Amino acid sequence: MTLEQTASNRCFEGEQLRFKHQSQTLGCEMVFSLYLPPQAKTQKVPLLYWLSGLTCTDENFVHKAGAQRYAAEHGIAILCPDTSPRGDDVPDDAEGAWDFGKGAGFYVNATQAPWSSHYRMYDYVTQELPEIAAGFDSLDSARCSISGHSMGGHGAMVIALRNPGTYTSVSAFSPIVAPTQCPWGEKALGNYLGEDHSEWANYDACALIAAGASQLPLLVDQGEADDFLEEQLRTELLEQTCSEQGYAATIRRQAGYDHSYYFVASFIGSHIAFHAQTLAAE
Ligand SMILES: N[C@@H](CCC(=O)N[C@@H](CS)C(=O)NCC(=O)O)C(=O)O
Repeated sequence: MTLEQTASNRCFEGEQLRFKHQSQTLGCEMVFSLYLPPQAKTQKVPLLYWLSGLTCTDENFVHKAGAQRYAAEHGIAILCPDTSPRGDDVPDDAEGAWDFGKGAGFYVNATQAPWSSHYRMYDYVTQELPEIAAGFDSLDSARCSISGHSMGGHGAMVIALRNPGTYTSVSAFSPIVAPTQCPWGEKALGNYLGEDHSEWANYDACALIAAGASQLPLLVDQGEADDFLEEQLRTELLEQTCSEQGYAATIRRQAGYDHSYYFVASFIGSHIAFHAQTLAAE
């Protein structure tokens, strides 16, 4: 597997890097970003995976969240993948909608044609990226946590809940907590997975917790002025499921904040501190 470094910028005494590679899992060329904190020059550092939301590439978080300051402070690397397979050979939503297809891989392994040949973001994040991360001498890649925003918050929670022992902690901003019960999720899961709803439950954080997923430290922040909260994100379903199951999550509703990266930027320091604490306690 060959990685080509396409960018390097000094940032808070560390390095903001960008790479491209041919993904075996997705069958196309992919790009990802990696922040290495200054500590990585002299020791192996733990890794936070960041999964972004609808319409994003690997760069939205890198440019807008201001996470590098906190990653440098705590000595944590951050790996940000793209949100779907890319390229002219990859099928996209027929009407060019932004909530399905390219930029909207939903972190699932599609089973339905024509999506199944490329849309395998679950395997990409849980298998191919960890193999790539293991190749960096400066990363202690087995010591890792995962976080994300919106569709990426859904992806982070599902991936952490389905892989007990792999991720030390999980956090999410404005996550789609129950894609089986909202229009974005119904459209994506219906197309990628078909009409067998039993398969859908494997990609629904609330359904996984309700089915007895094992506990790991879970932090969620949700803006109360988020236009997507009521119809798409449905935080109340996560609150209800965690309460019914005795799942010890911290779910914070933040007054006045919307769905944007201004919200992510406002609380990313707190999320990185949360992950740093659990990673250090390992
Ligand atoms: N394009 C959509 C908005 C999609 C959206 O809000 N995407 C979020 C994730 S769900 C995002 O992070 N957008 C990129 C950005 O803000 O940089 C619209 O016009 O309403």
